Amino acid sequence: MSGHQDVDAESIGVDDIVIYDFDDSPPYAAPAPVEQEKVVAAKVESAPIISSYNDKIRPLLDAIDKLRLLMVMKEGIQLPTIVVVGDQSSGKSSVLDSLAGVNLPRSQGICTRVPLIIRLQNHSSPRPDLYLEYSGKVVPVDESYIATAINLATDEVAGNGKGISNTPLTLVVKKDGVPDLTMVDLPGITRVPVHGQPENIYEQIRDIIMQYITPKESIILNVLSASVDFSTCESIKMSRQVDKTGERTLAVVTKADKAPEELLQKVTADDVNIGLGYVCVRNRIGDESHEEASREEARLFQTHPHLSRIDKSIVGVPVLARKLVQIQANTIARCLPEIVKNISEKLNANVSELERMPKALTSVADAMTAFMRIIGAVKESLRKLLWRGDFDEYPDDRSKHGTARLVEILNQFSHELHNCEESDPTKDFLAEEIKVLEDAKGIELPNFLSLEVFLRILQRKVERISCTPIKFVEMIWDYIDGVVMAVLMRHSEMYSQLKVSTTRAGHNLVQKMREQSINRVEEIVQMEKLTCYTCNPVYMVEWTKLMNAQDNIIKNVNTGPNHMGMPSRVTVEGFGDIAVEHLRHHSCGLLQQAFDLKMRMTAYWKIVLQRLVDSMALHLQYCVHNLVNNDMEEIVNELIGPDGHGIEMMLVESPAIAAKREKLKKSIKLLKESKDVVAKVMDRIASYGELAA
Ligand SMILES: Nc1nc2c(ncn2[C@@H]2O[C@H](COP(=O)(O)OP(=O)(O)OP(=O)(O)O)[C@@H](O)[C@H]2O)c(=O)[nH]1
Repeated sequence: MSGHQDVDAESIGVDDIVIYDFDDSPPYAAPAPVEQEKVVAAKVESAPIISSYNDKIRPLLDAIDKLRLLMVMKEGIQLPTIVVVGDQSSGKSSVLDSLAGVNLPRSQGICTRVPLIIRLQNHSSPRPDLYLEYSGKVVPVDESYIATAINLATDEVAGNGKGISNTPLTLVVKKDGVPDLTMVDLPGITRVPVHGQPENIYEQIRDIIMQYITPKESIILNVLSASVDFSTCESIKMSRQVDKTGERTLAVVTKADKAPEELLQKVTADDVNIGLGYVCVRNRIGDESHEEASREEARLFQTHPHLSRIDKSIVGVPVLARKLVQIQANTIARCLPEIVKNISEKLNANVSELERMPKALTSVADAMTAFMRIIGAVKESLRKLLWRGDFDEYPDDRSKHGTARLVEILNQFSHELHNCEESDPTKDFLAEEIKVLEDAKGIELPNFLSLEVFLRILQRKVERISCTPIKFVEMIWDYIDGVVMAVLMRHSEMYSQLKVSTTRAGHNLVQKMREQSINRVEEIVQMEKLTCYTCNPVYMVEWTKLMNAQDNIIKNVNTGPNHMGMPSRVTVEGFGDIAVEHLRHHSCGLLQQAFDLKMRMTAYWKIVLQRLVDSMALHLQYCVHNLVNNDMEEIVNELIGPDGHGIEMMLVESPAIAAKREKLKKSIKLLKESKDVVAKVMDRIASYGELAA
């Protein structure tokens, strides 16, 4: 058979398991029916499915079962589990019934409606001990009424009718001769809802099955009816989704008696890639006793012309039991070290998370201390983000890297300011200057350039860019507001009342600073309109350089009444190829003055723009400095209030935080108990780890 992993019984110490041995009969030659029945019956009576179980693996299985009972899986810790899946009525419950040797509910319709955890434990007492655990109850069950008890418990958990539920029931069967196994039986997969079932029954069942079979710790016991084409089984499709290579899937082929002809070929071909191999069984039918069913199964595989040809190592419930025990032992040994590690890690993480949570505040003094600590932490975070450029608290969130983002905004401001120049400089060259000069004509010396004229043009230019600094100062404060809010929220997260008030107070503070800032920037803009002044020598250097072009342009424009053959465009450095036709009818003196005025303005405007960017940068730094060092105190004043009572609101803890603290405490308790459970079997884990390797 291809792809099967036959587990070596010796290696896991299950050498005392007794299984039927059919090999002393000649293959395919059936003994006389009566005689053969006697032989098999004798063996069955003298040997339970597994006569005893190795003492070493049992404590490990008990530890896993205790962890399961503690619901450690809720903490995201997966346990090795044999999960029984199959299409509806494929015979899942019947397989478990055969393994457990007790009567479980079996039917032709939907039967298993909730996950049923079956814990089989071999015990030496002749009296079986059976009980059901569900909804926090432990209900002893009489062997002859198990089916009824399970059905009643299912109704209680999943409601009457045919609906399903994900709340598990646990059936504990302590009985002489049963294999020590824990398995989960899941509802059978059905595509078409029967009367009384919800329309999405398939999706519901699929979700439950996927939840159980997805963890790599799960062993999938895929129950397939011999009478169907395995590759069309829904359960095969599902298990292949999570276990592509089939390395954790074992197939049990039921109803061998119903479709014996093709069975050998089907399990040999292994079309569906079952890594752990196949076991063919014939379960109890109708009212047969377990003994009768065992005898009948043994007789069938011994004598049937087709079934007797199947290798004896893959037929019969006892073989299935032995394989499962071995697989379970190996899986537990393989997974336990990881489980121990996961429990420890989860426990440590939860303990440190609980320690990081704030203590519940019980007095005003406590609240005051906590509040001042929060404000101190907020100031320090803001200092790092907006002043020092230290981003260790938000390494991956670039939006909070304040110093870098502020420079970006400033650069953008500078770029926009330098590029929001009025229309094309090559058109209407000197037109504005000429118009202002003509308007300002007075009885005075002709070549006298008045300050008034210069200021009039300057004011127009400043007016045109005056929105840009305001727009950017708004942008900067929007950004600062975002950072301040984020930092305040992070530090006051644990105190819901405080969070609301501090963010409100923080927002008010930023709003106040924003208004002051806008006033200041408006002042800066107004100052530029009022006076023209610079001590920067670059102004004179620049103006002198620009004036070098004056003679050339005047010569090319002002040529007397005959302009024939003169160029219509003249190149002026810094402005490009300018059109000059419109200048020809102006006097030379006016043109000279206009040119001088434009060059003065050009040289000066560069100084103005630089000064605006520089002042904005200095002003911004000044505001940030005040915010992170002094102004945050205003939040303290606003929150404490004039009478000093505002702080009391901190004593009211957020329900979410209280719930989180409770949840962490519960989880820590559970993980500590789980740790104790595994601590008791630690020495065995080491030795089994070596065996499993
Ligand atoms: N002849 C024969 N019938 C079987 C065998 N195994 C199961 N059955 C019958 O098949 C029917 C369905 O079996 P169940 O064990 O209830 O199937 P199931 O997969 O648990 O069903 P659901 O949980 O409802 O999906 C029952 O009538 C069983 O008696 C078998 O090996 N041979």
